[in-house]
Amino acid sequence: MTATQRVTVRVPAKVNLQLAVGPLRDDGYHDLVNVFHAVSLFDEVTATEPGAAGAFTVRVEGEAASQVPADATNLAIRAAEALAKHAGQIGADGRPYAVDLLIRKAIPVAGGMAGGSADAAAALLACDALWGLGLSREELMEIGAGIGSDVPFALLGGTAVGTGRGERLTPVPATGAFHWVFALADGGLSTPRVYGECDRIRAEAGEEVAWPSADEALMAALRDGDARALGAALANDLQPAALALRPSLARTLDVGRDAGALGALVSGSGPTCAFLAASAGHARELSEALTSAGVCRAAVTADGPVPGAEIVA
Ligand SMILES: C[C@@](CO)(OP(=O)(O)O)[C@H](O)COP(=O)(O)OP(=O)(O)OC[C@H]1O[C@@H](n2ccc(N)nc2=O)[C@H](O)[C@@H]1O
Ligand SMILES: Nc1ncnc2c1ncn2[C@@H]1O[C@H](COP(=O)(O)OP(=O)(O)O)[C@@H](O)[C@H]1O
Repeated sequence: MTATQRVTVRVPAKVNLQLAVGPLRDDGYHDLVNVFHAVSLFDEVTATEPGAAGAFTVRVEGEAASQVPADATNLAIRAAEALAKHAGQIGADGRPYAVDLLIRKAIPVAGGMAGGSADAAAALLACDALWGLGLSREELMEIGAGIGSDVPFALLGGTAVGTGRGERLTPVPATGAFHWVFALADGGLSTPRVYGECDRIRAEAGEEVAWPSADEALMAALRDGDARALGAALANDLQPAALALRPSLARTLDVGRDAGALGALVSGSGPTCAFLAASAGHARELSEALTSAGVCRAAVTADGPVPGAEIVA
């Protein structure tokens, strides 16, 4: 297999159409039914041969670049290092695997849209090509699951149900395109903190935590391409926790609902809020309503489902 010198991968953000959170496991994770849906809001990751042998470096560009670590804790670097380890650290040319990564960030940081996981997935695909490894997407997904629960989905894309921590994926048949608006918030929410708050709220309520299961009405809505039914079925068990930590999101959701959204929910661990629209034009109207009400930093429109990480150059 021939290696290339520069590879660019485009990778989508996700929204969770259903996030059913089961009991807390002994390993600190929760068993989930996580219905992922990839949307047309993309980061780009370019992998290049670095100057220094054996080095793993990263640079981040974009409005939110200062919120992303540019060191070994960056999820894209962690993914590249995990791939190098999997491949035995030394390439066919006798030199240790190394890479310089450039992330062009458009997915909100700590926004509940899995931007860090997306960059990790993109880094796996880009380094696989740069180093000429030729691993299958399934092998990359398995390595990705060791970096974060949401990484495998960023490689798969489309619409899929995640079980376990969210890393065991089954594609869901979906018809047509859905039109979304995302209300971006100032600042992020920490995923572990939101899960912790969810546990706290449940313990306080003395709630018996049910084993999570996929919502049949949601699956039928996806199969039929029925946006109205999908809007009614959207559900996120982390939403009460995200609202407790960021009470202002309740008003953001209300403004979108009042403006006629078919469905409104916090995306994953938040604080991004997602609104389902009836058409692309309706999405633009919703976006304007959210912006003019001053309930978000910015509102962006996107469509789903879209494919997972793809090499574009
Ligand atoms: C909530 C979700 C919904 O898709 O994503 P975001 O909305 O944050 O993007 C995911 O479950 C986040 O997945 P990801 O961000 O990959 O999490 P990981 O790095 O695997 O785990 C970070 C921390 O989140 C908590 N965690 C994560 C997954 C899970 N099934 N149960 C958990 O309790 C644990 O505290 C864990 O230490
Ligand atoms: N490449 C990356 N992009 C974004 N965040 C990253 C990245 N690498 C590490 N992080 C860290 O991961 C945290 C969660 O990021 P992100 O994946 O954007 O959020 P979420 O889990 O809410 O979807 C950030 O606060 C940041 O410190």
